[in-house]
Amino acid sequence: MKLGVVGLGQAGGKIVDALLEYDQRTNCHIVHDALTVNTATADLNALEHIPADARVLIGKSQVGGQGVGGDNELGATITTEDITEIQHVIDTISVHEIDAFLLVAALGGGTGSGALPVVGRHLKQLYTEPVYGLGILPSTNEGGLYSLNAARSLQTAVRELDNLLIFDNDAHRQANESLTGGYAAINRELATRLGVLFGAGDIDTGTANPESVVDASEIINTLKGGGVSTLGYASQSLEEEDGAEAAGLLSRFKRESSTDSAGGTNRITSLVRRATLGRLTLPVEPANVSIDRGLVIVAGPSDCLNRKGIERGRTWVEEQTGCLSIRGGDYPLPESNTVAVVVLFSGISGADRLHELRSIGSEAQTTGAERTGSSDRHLESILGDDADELDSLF
Ligand SMILES: Nc1nc2c(ncn2[C@@H]2O[C@H](COP(=O)(O)OP(=O)(O)OP(=O)(O)O)[C@@H](O)[C@H]2O)c(=O)[nH]1
Repeated sequence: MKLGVVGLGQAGGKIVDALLEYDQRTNCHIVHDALTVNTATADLNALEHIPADARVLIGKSQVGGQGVGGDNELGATITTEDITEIQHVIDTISVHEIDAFLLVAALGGGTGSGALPVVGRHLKQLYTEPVYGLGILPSTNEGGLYSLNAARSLQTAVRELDNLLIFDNDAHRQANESLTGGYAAINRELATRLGVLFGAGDIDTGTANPESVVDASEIINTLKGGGVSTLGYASQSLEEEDGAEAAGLLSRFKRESSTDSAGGTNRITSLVRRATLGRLTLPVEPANVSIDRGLVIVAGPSDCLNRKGIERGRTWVEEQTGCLSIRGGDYPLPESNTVAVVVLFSGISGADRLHELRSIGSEAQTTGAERTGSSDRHLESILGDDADELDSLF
């Protein structure tokens, strides 16, 4: 499916940059248009793939291109005041050609965290296309201010957006990994997951079996109903699978899948298990949380997309989650040398990480120790202070 992607703040811009890089490298064309918004000139200049005229500097008169230093109330105020400048660039998008907007922001900083609900609300007022968010949770060791920002932005973004996909930096950083190096790897991994999810809804159905292929409406229906969602991913390289590929032989994966053999079925179901029980972008135990809707996508060359395996995998996910609204389908990629599975769980409640975030946020709010921003009453209606609003997520 085609997306209008908006990066907000430093992390948002970098992740959109990584998504564009993925889009260009794999020719999947899910990013129809991309722009980014920031209060810091240096962050905008550091981007590589987002066109220069799609980088919007806001808050020039207030912070002079220096960023808002973690103050998300200021981030929200500036975004509200400069929304016309952002809209000028959005006006260059052919919105009728996109299926949805995707806003990307770190919830812990100042600019992205403050801007996400403001831009979300603005787009929803103007357009009928769904407006999804991708919110990055801060690491627990980044301090109370980031957690407080994230807790407040999260609850407001969930209220304003059609769905908020969560990515937890903590769960995806390898031990001892430097943050800078880690971010590049993390952003690439995230771009791959998003690429398979949204790319699945954008294939040329003329070359595929329309009954089994996932289309944009299935992705939209899975995300419909709001709340937060998480993405799982697992893949297997066909070349690694056996060295015989180089000699021009069909890999075992292909051979077994094409005959609908038990081996082919098992390989797909085991990838579905790994995607579900491995690292979800918001880590949850699928059996211990409530999930409203789900989608299982198996991507790869058509002769590897074992129908029985996909159906078994989908049924297994239903059993595992207790959710009876799990859709399943395939995403044929004739040129790919990988079989990949993406699982999307939407409308999640009861996630420990969100509970923990609310506790840290509430504690920081009570002590007020690290709060730097002013307490503007007007902004409380944008960045809700009512922690009870998060209750529906627990
Ligand atoms: N996944 C990911 N997280 C990042 C990246 N860069 C920063 N972060 C996280 O983002 C949060 C900080 O948000 P930023 O996007 O840097 O801040 P900002 O929105 O630009 O706001 P200010 O800097 O306060 O103006 C922290 O939790 C970081 O761990 C990135 O490239 N990828």
